[in-house]
Amino acid sequence: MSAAPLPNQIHSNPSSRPSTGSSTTGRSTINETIRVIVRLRPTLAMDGDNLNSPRYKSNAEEPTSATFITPQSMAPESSFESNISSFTPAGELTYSKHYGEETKQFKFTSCAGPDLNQADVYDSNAKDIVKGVMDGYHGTILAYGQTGSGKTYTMRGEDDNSSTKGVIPRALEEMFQMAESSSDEVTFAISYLQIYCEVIYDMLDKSNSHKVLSIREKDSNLFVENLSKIPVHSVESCMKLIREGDQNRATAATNLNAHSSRSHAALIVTVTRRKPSPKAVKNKSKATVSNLVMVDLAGSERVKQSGARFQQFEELKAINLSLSALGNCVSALAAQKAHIPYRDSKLTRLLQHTLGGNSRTAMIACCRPGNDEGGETYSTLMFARRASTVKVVAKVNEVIDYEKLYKEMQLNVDGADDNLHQLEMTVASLKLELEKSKDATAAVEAQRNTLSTRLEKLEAGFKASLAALGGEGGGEGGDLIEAIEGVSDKWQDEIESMQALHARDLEEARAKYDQKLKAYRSAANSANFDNEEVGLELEQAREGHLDTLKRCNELGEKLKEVERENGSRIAELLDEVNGKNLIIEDMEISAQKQDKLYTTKITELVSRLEELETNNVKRRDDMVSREAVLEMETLFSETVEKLMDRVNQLEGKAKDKEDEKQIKQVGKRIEQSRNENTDPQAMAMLQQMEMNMGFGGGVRAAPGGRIRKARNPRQAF
Ligand SMILES: Nc1ncnc2c1ncn2[C@@H]1O[C@H](COP(=O)(O)OP(=O)(O)OP(=O)(O)O)[C@@H](O)[C@H]1O
Repeated sequence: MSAAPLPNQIHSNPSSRPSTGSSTTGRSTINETIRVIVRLRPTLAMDGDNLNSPRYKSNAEEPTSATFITPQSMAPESSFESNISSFTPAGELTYSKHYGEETKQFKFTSCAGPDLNQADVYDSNAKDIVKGVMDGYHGTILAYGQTGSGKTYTMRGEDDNSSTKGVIPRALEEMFQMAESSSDEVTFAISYLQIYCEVIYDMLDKSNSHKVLSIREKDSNLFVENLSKIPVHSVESCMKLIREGDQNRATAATNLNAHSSRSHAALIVTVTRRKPSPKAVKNKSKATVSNLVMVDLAGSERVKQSGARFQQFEELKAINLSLSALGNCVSALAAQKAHIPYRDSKLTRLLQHTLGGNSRTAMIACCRPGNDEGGETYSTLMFARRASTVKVVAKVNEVIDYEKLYKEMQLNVDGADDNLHQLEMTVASLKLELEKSKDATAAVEAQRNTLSTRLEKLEAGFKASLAALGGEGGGEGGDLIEAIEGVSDKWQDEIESMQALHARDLEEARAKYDQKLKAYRSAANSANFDNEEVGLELEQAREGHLDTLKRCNELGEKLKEVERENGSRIAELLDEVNGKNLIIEDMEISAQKQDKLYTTKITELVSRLEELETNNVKRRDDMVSREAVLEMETLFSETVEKLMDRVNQLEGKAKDKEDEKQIKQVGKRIEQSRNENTDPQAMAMLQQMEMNMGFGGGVRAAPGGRIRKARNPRQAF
């Protein structure tokens, strides 16, 4: 059955090959880790500016064993800064940052570059999982990666094209082929769902009612309540249903992908496999029931890059939230933590048994080439690396085939009934024959009695005739009588021998019939016994079902009770919420009042500010610019210096009146020049100079920077 290896077949990492447990009982357990295949798609026109990004090509010397980026693309002058720089089909991968200055090594189950086609990707990992499902193991195949990295292409591809069709059509083909060549009775059914904005929808719901589905748990098994499960008999009918379901899938055009999936889609194929065992009642009929879950996840993307707005923004938020919940679960599983937060999102809850549970899992981590995608590629690789360490323990899912068991028991009961009926008919016909033979014996006896009577009468007649002829036993008459008596004795002997013969025949017939009756009775008894046994088994099965039903009813009652409690708690909470709403309303009213108050205050403050600004502008207009002040300072100091010299000269000659007059004039000029100056700094300097010169404080700065004259400037002199 295994397909011939392709020329550039990727070989799986042997270290993660399953180690099978004991199979002496016919059951096997597989311990392995999640298999991870990294797929790097080719550079496409949709990558726009990134067309100049690194091109990947096979190593010319060893085209089937290694794939490398062209060495030139690692050169700093190329546009490549950070992304996958090299990888091999055996799973060794190097991620380089900053034009190859920093590198990080990864090891996965396998890697697929742009050279590898859809068949290679399927054969490398998915095929094994699919075969396992046919042997009774649950299996999961997930496509993970940023938007536009090729997840939908990998899972679905182009259905009608034999070389570009994806994992899903290939898996279905493989399963139907295996079923056809098996001697077992294999049946298939499919379900198809999507998780859009944290809500689960049935994609095969013919009524198109878009009803919201919930995940439920029963006997530690998770299932999606009311999800359609449609029996399928061929790949074509399956693909037709999937295509119809796809019409219901949420997609949209984003900056990064013209047909971007806005939801996570999961196809669940249920395989039931029964061994042909016609008389299996005593051995209990068994069947394997396994699921293959194939998931096309929605792509992660940055809000800014995607250009998402409004509804798309909400979708993106839900996608990123569930993917980060998936990342958290994988991290917790990889770290073997006690608590795994499966309940954080619908996606993780749905995949609870897949991740680290009873399911063999393969993850295809899809990456986009291109310089701008380095960051996203890196987080995909880190996620994939964590996933590759998660352990799973898968076992064959064998169940008691109640349906078959019931049918077989019914057949047995029907057979026993038929046998009993047959025996009853035989007994009735035997009874009839016995009655008939009894009648025949009675008829023979009646005949014999009639004959005896007639003989007795004849004998008596003869005896009377003889007596009339000549007395007892004398002469010829005596001879005649003797002769007649001889005849009579002969008759009597014959009659007796006939009677003995008849009695023997009768005895023999009775013995024969008794024997037959005994045989039929014992057959009837054993049939009855068988019947009772089958009835007992049926009764036990019925009691088992009744028990389950009873438990279901009890659980149902409990559920109702919980619902009632929840209902009253919800009512209480609603009351509380209503009360709080009233408080909030009050608070809102007072907040509105406060708002008004603040608005008035703010308006006042704004007008005050404007006023101040106007004043400020006026003041600024009134003020002399710094340059002018400096110029004036220089002028002042020069003038003052000159005046100081002059005053000094005059002080020496101040004894005569003329000199005194001159001093006064100089004082007046100083006073005058002081009055003309409006700059506080300049005035302060002048004041200081006057002090130094011993003139005292004739001037002072007025509030607001204006210079005011001293009340009596003369006092300065
Ligand atoms: N290996 C490949 N070879 C050729 N074309 C590819 C390959 N992988 C992806 N593509 C093309 O790239 C485009 C984006 O791929 P696809 O829609 O599968 O991405 P996606 O990861 O599912 O995106 P999203 O998360 O947005 O739904 C499609 O046009 C697809 O045909």
